[in-house]
Amino acid sequence: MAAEERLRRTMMFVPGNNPAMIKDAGIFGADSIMFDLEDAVSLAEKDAARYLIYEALQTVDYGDAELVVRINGLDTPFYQNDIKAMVKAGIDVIRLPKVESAEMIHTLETLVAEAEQTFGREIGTTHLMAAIESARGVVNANEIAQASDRMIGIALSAEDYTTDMKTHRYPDGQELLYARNVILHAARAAGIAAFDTVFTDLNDEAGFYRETELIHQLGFDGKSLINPRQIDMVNQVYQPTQKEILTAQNVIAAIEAARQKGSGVIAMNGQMVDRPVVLRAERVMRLAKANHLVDSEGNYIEK
Ligand SMILES: CC(=O)SCCNC(=O)CCNC(=O)[C@H](O)C(C)(C)COP(=O)(O)OP(=O)(O)OC[C@H]1O[C@@H](n2cnc3c(N)ncnc32)[C@H](O)[C@@H]1OP(=O)(O)O
Ligand SMILES: O=C([O-])CC(=O)C(=O)O
Ligand SMILES: [Mg+2]
Repeated sequence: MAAEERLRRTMMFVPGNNPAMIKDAGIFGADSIMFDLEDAVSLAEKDAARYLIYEALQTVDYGDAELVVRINGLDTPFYQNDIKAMVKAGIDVIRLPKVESAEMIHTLETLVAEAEQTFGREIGTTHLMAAIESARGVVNANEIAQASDRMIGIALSAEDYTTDMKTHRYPDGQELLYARNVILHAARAAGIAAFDTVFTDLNDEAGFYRETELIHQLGFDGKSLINPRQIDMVNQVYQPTQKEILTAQNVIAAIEAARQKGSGVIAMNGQMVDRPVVLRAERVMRLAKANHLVDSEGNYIEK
């Protein structure tokens, strides 16, 4: 599987029918900007929204952000035009909503490959991800995650999922625990990213932090967001502490010294340091750099 190494803590939805939000979406520092052609856009505005995003992708500088578009589902009359326009515009990732099987990803993949051919884009460069929004999707998460080498991640979409499960969202998130764990395991087994769902009550900051701490603890790469205010809150939860950074630096230095002596495992302050510890230390340093907590030489920056 094509596992992308980039950090994906924050994937912010931007309604495809809102020119002001589309124009400014790059200034908030989201790791991924996700233009929405699906449920944020009414049926009457589908064509206009597609055109608007296409134009924005030609003209607006979104810096280093990964650019994602959530297209309309395979049960709509819109997805074929969405795919053509977005591949032509050079989008990084297409997110298919309401995915329930590997077959749906195969259908998407075929159309994306055709569009790449038609518009002269290098074959295989448009990446894919799936939103899992139903019991069937959760049951088939494993085959969905492994359906294509183009897959970079799978996401839980809890608004539709809880509706399908005949429940709704509760503050403690018990109703999502099974789906979150299944999606995480499917993603990790496939070597791709796992994204948690949106949190829709913008006035409940404490609830947002509680949910983000939970999904960080479980091991999610990040979260789908609906508002720029949520970006810093996620980054805060994902940012390593000074102690974690210093330990990570010591681990990396110690293992480097050991390797030069031909050894792969060492003890540091009485604790065994082996490959998993080193991999975790490397991730801590990537997060530290992304949060500007270390300088270019890797030294901790006091804030
Ligand atoms: C279940 C699902 O499918 S969820 C996915 C579909 N839903 C969406 O895409 C909704 C995305 N979010 C939004 O539209 C908005 O955040 C709302 C409607 C929820 C709240 O909007 P507001 O009350 O205007 O939010 P707020 O006051 O925090 O906005 C502050 C600024 O951020 C901008 N902003 C808010 N949300 C976004 C966004 N998602 N993307 C880009 N810019 C945004 C606003 O335009 C505003 O800019 P301004 O100061 O230049 O006027
Ligand atoms: O992907 C998301 O988190 C938003 C969504 O569509 C849902 O919750 O149904
Ligand atoms: Mg949904």
